[in-house]
Amino acid sequence: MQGASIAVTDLACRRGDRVLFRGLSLRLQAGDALQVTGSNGIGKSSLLRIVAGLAPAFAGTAETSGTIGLVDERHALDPALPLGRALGFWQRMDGAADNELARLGLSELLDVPVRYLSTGQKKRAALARLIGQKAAVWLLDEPLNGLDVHAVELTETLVAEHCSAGGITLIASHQPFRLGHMRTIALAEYAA
Ligand SMILES: Nc1ncnc2c1ncn2[C@@H]1O[C@H](COP(=O)(O)OP(=O)(O)OP(=O)(O)O)[C@@H](O)[C@H]1O
Repeated sequence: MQGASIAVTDLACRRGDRVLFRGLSLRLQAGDALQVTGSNGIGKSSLLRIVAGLAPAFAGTAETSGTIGLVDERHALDPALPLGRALGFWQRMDGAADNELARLGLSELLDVPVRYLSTGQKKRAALARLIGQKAAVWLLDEPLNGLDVHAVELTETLVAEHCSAGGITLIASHQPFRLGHMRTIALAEYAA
């Protein structure tokens, strides 16, 4: 994961006919974590999608080095499949990496169809898929939504471990996320 980076330079974002923010620059190197905060609709998810290459910049640039793993409300697990088979699909795509099923409390749920999982269970399943992906750059959109206290602490620990291993984490959330060395940016300061 060494060599991973995110470089956002003088970025502006437009959605529909509204410019949401402009003049945003940030740099993340291996081991860094940054939380983007701001109220509903300010553009946090849009920023992650631009960094992921899924939405265009209105102005400026967003460049990344290293493979990207994005976790948002679209968890990309087939709702009709039992969890084990839904995760197995991605394991075949990503390589047979360990995705921490026991640690994430998913070992007992592998026979349950994804559509029956609770909100927090689906979020933990999305984290399992992310871990299996071995991506250097983690883009996490509201990663703590729907998680209980134990799962919140586990997610914070997983991010700390990812950064310690040389990964990068960019979090979009209005909720507190406890991580010792994390920087924060208030997107409201760049509102257009
Ligand atoms: N494809 C789109 N076309 C037009 N407008 C869009 C599109 N996607 C998002 N928007 C609008 O852009 C604004 C920013 O949305 P975004 O999801 O980035 O905000 P957010 O800060 O992540 O909000 P939240 O905290 O509620 O998740 C919202 O007003 C939203 O309606």
